Amino acid sequence: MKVEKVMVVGAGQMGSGIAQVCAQAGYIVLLNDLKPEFVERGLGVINKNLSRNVEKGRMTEEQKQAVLDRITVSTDLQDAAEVDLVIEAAVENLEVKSNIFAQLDKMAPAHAILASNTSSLPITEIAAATNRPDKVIGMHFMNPVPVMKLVEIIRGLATSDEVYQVIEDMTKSLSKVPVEVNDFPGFVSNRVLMPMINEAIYTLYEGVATKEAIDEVMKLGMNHPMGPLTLADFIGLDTCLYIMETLHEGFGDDKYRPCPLLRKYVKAGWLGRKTGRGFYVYE
Ligand SMILES: CC(=O)CC(=O)SCCNC(=O)CCNC(=O)[C@H](O)C(C)(C)COP(=O)(O)OP(=O)(O)OC[C@H]1O[C@@H](n2cnc3c(N)ncnc32)[C@H](O)[C@@H]1OP(=O)(O)O
Ligand SMILES: NC(=O)C1=CN([C@@H]2O[C@H](COP(=O)(O)OP(=O)(O)OC[C@H]3O[C@@H](n4cnc5c(N)ncnc54)[C@H](O)[C@@H]3O)[C@@H](O)[C@H]2O)C=CC1
Repeated sequence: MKVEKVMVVGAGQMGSGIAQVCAQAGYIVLLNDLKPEFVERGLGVINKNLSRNVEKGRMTEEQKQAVLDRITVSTDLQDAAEVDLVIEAAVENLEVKSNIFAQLDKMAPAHAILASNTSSLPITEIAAATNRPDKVIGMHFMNPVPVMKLVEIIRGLATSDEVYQVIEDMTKSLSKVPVEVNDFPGFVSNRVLMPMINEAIYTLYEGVATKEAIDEVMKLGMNHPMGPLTLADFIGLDTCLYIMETLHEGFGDDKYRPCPLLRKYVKAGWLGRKTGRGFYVYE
């Protein structure tokens, strides 16, 4: 099967990045969100990223326009009727994702593959919302998508070898590096990363050090490009909390309990960079 048309559901940080790299690789892209203004916001980010590429001499103005011309706006999942692949990047919530997949299963052609960019949720359970579990797969991009090389590819219990191969090839066509992972909470990336971030939040909560000091220790001491609290703000504190809850519930082990400070920030609407305030304040 050849993938030509891709629908990206959710035009937030991840969805806009995924749409951008797909369009840059020559795919026809439908970028979907609940409201036109959400898709427009995503398109604005793509436009800005592409303009930076033009300024840096990595692409011409014509090439930028050609990439933008390959992206169409959508606010209706029925638009999945003509696509070969859907990559879902809506919020990290099993009910929301299962609902989207159940709808996509009805709208998308029988041959279409339904992929989720979930950070931690069970692909097997998302697949169970459809009548095509063999064609459901995890395609976990990293943030910021245009920069990060990795895509974790997660096989659900029923994912077919053929579908895995199509997605692996497609990932390579985006100049990304696929890594195969089995379906367990948080996969590999967030099983390892998120407890570190949560522990950094605990060190702040317990007054071990200031937020700046915690970040500085990990940046200068471990050569991490961003300190864990800056990274949490970058990922989105809501997403961090959802991932910790998935690990906590999925393994039933209290070592994954989310820090109360993380919960408090999310309840306050301090979700990090995307809302202008998290552990730090953004312009
Ligand atoms: C939660 C999950 O499920 C999984 C995840 O994604 S976890 C998060 C994984 N991501 C990380 O860990 C990111 C860690 N941080 C980094 O790697 C770096 O800080 C960074 C790449 C984000 C920025 O790098 P930096 O050197 O600090 O800053 P900067 O020089 O401004 O940017 C480097 C390049 O990235 C680009 N860039 C930075 N942010 C970008 C964004 N949001 N979108 C597109 N491009 C971006 C810049 O344009 C720049 O490109 P050029 O040099 O080619 O022009
Ligand atoms: N933020 C990160 O660093 C990473 C996030 N992810 C995953 O990607 C997904 C999206 O995360 P972000 O882009 O950060 O979130 P975000 O909050 O920036 O964007 C989510 C978007 O989904 C839209 N949405 C919600 N329900 C929808 C629906 N029913 N139909 C269509 N659109 C809908 C929202 O309007 C919003 O624009 C989550 O599953 C997250 O776990 C994966 C890798 C990294």
